[in-house]
Amino acid sequence: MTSTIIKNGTVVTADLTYAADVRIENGIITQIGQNLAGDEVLDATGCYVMPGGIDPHTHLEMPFMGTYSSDDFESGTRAALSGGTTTVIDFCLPSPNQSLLEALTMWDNKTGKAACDYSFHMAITWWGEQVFNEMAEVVDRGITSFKHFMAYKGALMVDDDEMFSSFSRCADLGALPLVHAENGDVVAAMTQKLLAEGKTGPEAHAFSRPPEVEGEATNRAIMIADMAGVPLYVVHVSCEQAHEAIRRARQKGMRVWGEPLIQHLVLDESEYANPDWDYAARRVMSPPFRDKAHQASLWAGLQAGSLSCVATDHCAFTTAQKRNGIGNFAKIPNGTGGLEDRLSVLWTHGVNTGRLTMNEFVAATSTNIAKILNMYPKKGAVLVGADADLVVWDPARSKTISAKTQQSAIDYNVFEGIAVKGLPRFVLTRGRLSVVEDEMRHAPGHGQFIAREPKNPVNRALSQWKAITAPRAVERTGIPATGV
Ligand SMILES: NC(=O)NCCC(=O)O
Ligand SMILES: [Zn+2]
Ligand SMILES: [Zn+2]
Repeated sequence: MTSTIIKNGTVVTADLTYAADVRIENGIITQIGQNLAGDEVLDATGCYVMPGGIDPHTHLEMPFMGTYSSDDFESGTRAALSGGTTTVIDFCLPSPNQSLLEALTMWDNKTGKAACDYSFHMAITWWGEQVFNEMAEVVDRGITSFKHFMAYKGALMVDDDEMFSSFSRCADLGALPLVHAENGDVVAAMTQKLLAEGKTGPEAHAFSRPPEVEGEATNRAIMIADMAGVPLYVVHVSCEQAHEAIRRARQKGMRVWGEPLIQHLVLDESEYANPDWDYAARRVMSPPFRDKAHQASLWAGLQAGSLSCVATDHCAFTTAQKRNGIGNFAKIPNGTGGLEDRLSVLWTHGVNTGRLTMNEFVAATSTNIAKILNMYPKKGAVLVGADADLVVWDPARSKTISAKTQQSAIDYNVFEGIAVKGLPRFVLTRGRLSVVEDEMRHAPGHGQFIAREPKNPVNRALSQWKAITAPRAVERTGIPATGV
């Protein structure tokens, strides 16, 4: 068996920083120590050896708003690897009344050219006995997280009744519900009002979904999850109102995790004021970019631990696709890219500024989500026995982000012109060297589906606590006879 040694680097994990060499055999880390020797040597002098990034929120080749997102599992996972992300978690979206299992087959069929490992969240887009039953089979197949859209009325949105039913089913199965938290009824009404007033440009997309619609929905989802007795993961937290709801819940001991996006951390609402329609439309996503005060709240949440994971919600549409919404902002496909730039932008704006430690960076980009989704320590760890999904991170390498040099299939980059310092020297996916600085050596088809077990420790603890504290009927004697 051939071995690869990553030599002379500093291992950085979510809780430790230390000098060590790392031996890889058969895709697995088999030894961590001093002065290791092997067949192939990767020199990590001056670099940090970290768990590869895990992006818990991507939409590759997703049918949405009358089109498909333009990065598929080939270009999307190539983009991921180029930036140091070695696992993506995508969303399987059944159509209304479609079987979850049938949708899963469709999504499985998209992944043949994945170059890094992947898993899925299953979306609950409608409710009925069939969905209730199939959720158990979905969990058996290793998909243990279920996404609920509280927005996109008339398309993906579910109501409170459906959400409570699904959350309760998640509790029974030991699965994790996720929410896109925006009040879809209010967004729909505000959208109609804005259009009627003639406000049709991309900036009106942001007016139609103010922070309050996100704060309200986040709070509602948290309360519904608590009543269902299940933990909750809130995707793309963009504002103080939503963060405040999560922070308050966590202070009360509720099991809630919040996920800010790298886009919301560094880009703000002024982007929508750009006089160039294309420029503004390319930045249309939900929730929209917010003002600087909201950004500060998100950074504080990462520092304080009230927000847990930085994702991208990578859902990339070309300029031509965005132009579907000329004259009506509600038809601009919602979504932005970010998969290949997440780590370098977070490192530059987080670690290089002192907002985050290197260990917090690893936690927010890899380890925390591996634990939440029950993939740890197979993923998210530099430990003997873990998958050799590793990024050898060179803090001295720099570049200016440009669509001209990106892997993503679209024709622009929302981070265009941003200078980053801190980039991969090497990226390995299950031991396979896939990136050497700017050179891609990835192998389409190398990626494997990661099946996850239900009932992670937090689910189990919460179920136990809810069982102990559940309301109980009062045992009574001497009950008067009825009708007397
Ligand atoms: N976020 C966004 O605008 N598009 C992708 C779908 C979603 O996550 O809401
Ligand atoms: Zn969403
Ligand atoms: Zn999304």
